[in-house]
Amino acid sequence: MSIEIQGVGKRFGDFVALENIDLSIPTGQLTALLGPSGGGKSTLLRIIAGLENADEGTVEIEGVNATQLPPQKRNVGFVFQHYAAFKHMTVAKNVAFGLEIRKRPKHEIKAKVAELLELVHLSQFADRLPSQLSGGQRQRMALARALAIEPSVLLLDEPFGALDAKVRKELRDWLRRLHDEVHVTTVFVTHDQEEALEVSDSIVVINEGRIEQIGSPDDLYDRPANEFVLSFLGPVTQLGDRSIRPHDIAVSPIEISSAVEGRITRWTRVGFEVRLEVTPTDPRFEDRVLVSLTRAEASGLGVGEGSLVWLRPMDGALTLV
Ligand SMILES: Nc1ncnc2c1ncn2[C@@H]1O[C@H](COP(=O)(O)OP(=O)(O)OP(=O)(O)O)[C@@H](O)[C@H]1O
Repeated sequence: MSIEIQGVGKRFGDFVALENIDLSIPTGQLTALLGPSGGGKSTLLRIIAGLENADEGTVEIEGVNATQLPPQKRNVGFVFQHYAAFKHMTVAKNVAFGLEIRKRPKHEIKAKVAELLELVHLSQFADRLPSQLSGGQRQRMALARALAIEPSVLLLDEPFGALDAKVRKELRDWLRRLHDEVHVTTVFVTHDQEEALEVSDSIVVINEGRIEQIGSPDDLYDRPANEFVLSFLGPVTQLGDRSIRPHDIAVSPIEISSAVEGRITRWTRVGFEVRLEVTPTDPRFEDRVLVSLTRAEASGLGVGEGSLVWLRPMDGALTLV
């Protein structure tokens, strides 16, 4: 294991930000800390980095007890949402910075910077100033700078959070490819479940200072430990007395037994998807049921707004009571 966290707790005044956190982060993997705002993800990352001290518990990095070590002795690289670059230094100088303060030989620094700029696809921007880069390019420079010192662990706190959706998506794919190339143990904070599901090997769901579940993206999506994880990882609706994902509901235009009967009260087309809102006939079921279908499925039903339909979980669908 690359990072071993045991019994970590952190308070800010009376507020409990983290409570009794035990977590093992495997070497060479890309691990996401996922959860809602204020849940404690950044605090945990900062404790791993040494930027914040835990009130109790221990942090071990690559077999070394790092609990009392200052950040610069932990051999970690980090990147934040708003990266503080040295504005007066070129991109190449920014990337070289960590190596220069470690007094590495000039030729070694030059070669390493060239290699890193190549890796993050910024070679042609080596002589620009950070202000002459786009937001996405600046975050790539930040990653190159963090990787320069050859950290044993790379910590990223919402590294793409401030960028627009399209650039975020590109950088997300790029981060995955980069990780496949360099295999440095990486922990990144995100509140975006799609980002976590798409990029990571393993996801740690954190809420209100506690770990709700740890697992692979498939584990969490298909076998959520509880209602919180189920709803945080994707849309959820109530079908009768069960929670279910909207795309796991089968719709029938003819009556079937043991199905929930309802009327389509809303029909919305969103790109390739059709979203139905079905109001159950039985007044005991107060919530409208959300159903997600493909366009072909929806048009094949031969129904529309106002039609009566019958809903049931698809075979093998995940439901929680
Ligand atoms: N220095 C501090 N002083 C007081 N409270 C703090 C401090 N740092 C964090 N907190 C509180 O601790 C809780 C956890 O914060 P943290 O930043 O770890 O959450 P998060 O899950 O990363 O959320 P976000 O995604 O919004 O950054 C929050 O309620 C926050 O207000």
